[in-house]
Amino acid sequence: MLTNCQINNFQITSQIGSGAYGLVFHAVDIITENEYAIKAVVKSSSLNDFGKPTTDDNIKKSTVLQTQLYHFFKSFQNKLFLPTVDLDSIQCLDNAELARAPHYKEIAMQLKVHSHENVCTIHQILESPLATFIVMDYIPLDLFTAIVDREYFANNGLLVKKVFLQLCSALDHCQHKGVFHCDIKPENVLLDSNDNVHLCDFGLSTTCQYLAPNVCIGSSYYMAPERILYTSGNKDTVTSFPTSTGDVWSLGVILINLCCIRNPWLKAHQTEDSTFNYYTKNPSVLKRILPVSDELYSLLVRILQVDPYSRIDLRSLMKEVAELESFTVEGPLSNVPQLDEKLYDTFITGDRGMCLREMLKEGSEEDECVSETTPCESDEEWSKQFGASPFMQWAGNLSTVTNFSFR
Ligand SMILES: Nc1ncnc2c1ncn2[C@@H]1O[C@H](COP(=O)(O)OP(=O)(O)OP(=O)(O)O)[C@@H](O)[C@H]1O
Repeated sequence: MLTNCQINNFQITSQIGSGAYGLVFHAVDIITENEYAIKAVVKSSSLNDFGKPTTDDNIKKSTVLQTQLYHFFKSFQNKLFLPTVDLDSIQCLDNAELARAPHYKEIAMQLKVHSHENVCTIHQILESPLATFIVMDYIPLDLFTAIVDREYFANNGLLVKKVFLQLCSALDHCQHKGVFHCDIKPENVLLDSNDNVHLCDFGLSTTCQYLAPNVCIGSSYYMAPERILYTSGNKDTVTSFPTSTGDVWSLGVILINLCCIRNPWLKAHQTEDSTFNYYTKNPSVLKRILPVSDELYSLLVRILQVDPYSRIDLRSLMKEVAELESFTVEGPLSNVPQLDEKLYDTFITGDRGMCLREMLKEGSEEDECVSETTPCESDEEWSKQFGASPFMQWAGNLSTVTNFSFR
C-alpha cells in the first residue's frame, strides 16, 4: 500500500481503485487542500488496439505495478517530483503516435470530451519512467455502490431520470466528438455530492465508428450481443457494426439496474445464457423476470434490440425517459413525474449546484418515500416454468462482474 507518498504537491492518502492495468489513488493537494483522484497507468508496449493488455495476466499487471510503485517511491524517500505533460500535445497525437504510446490513448480520448460537465475532468498528466499519472477530479461515489449497496434510487424516480439523462448527455457529447466509450457500466459512472454524473475510464474507448462483430470489448453484463457473438444474417457480408449503438445497449442494461437493482442476464449470448435466449424469442420475458411497468418495458425493448441498426437513438431515448410516468409496476418507482422542459434543462444543462434531494424537499411528504423492496417473481417460480434460473440478486454476483469482464 502506498501511504504517505507524495507526487509533486499531491499527497497520496489511499488507494481507491484497482483495474486491469492501472491503480487509482485518492490524493490531496497540500497547497489548496483540494481532493483529487490519481490514476497510475502502466507504461507498456504489450497493449492491444484498445490500449489494454493483450494477455490474460490482467490482475497481475496492476499488482505488479503496485509493487513497482512501492519500491519506486521508496527509492525517492516517498517523494516524487515529476514533469507534467502538456495536455494539448496529448490530444494532438495521431493514431501512429498513439500506437507507439498506447497508454496515452485513454488520456487522449478523455481529453477530447472532458469539457462536458458529466465527464470526469483531467487536470494534469505527470510522467515517470514507470507509469503515467492522470490527475482527475475526485468523485466519491460510483454508480454500482449507489445502486446496490446504498439502494440510492429505490425510492426516487426523479433521481433515476436525472442520473440516466446526464449519462446519456455525456455519451451524446462523446459521440459528437467522435469518441465512443465502449465500457459503459455502473463502476465507470461516478456521482458527486450533488448527484451529478461524471463518466470515467476511457480505457476501452475508440474513435472507430464501426467495430467488427464479436470484438468482445466491454463488460459482459453490459455488452451488446453483436460484440459478443454475431449469429443472425449473412456473416459473409457483415463486416462491422456501429460502435454508438453498442453503447446504447449498455444504457438499456443500466436503466434496468437503476430501476430494478438487477441485471437481466449475465451476457447477451444466445447459447451461453438461457435468459437472453428466451428474450430473443419473446421479449416479454423481461416483464416476467423484472418488476418493470408496461411503458418502461416498451422502451427497454426499443433499446435492447438485437439488431444494432434497429435500436433507439440516444436523443429519442432521452426524450422518452423524460416522459415516462412509471418505471415499475408497484412501489415508489411506479409513479414518476414527467419532466417539463425546465426540469429537463436543469438536469442536463442547468443549475448543477442544486442537489435534487434539496429540490425534492420542497415537494410534498409523498416524495419522501419509505424504503420498500419491489416484489418480483422468484427464481424458484421461474425455474418451474422454464427450467432455468434466469436472474439473481445483482449484489450476490459481484465476483461474476469481474470474471466476465473483458479485462
Ligand atoms: N476520478 C475518480 N474519482 C474517484 N474514484 C475514481 C475515479 N476514477 C476512478 N475511480 C475509482 O477507481 C476505479 C477504477 O478506475 P478505472 O475504471 O478508471 O480503472 P481501470 O484500471 O480502467 O479499471 P477496470 O479495469 O476495472 O475498468 C473506478 O471503478 C472507481 O471506483
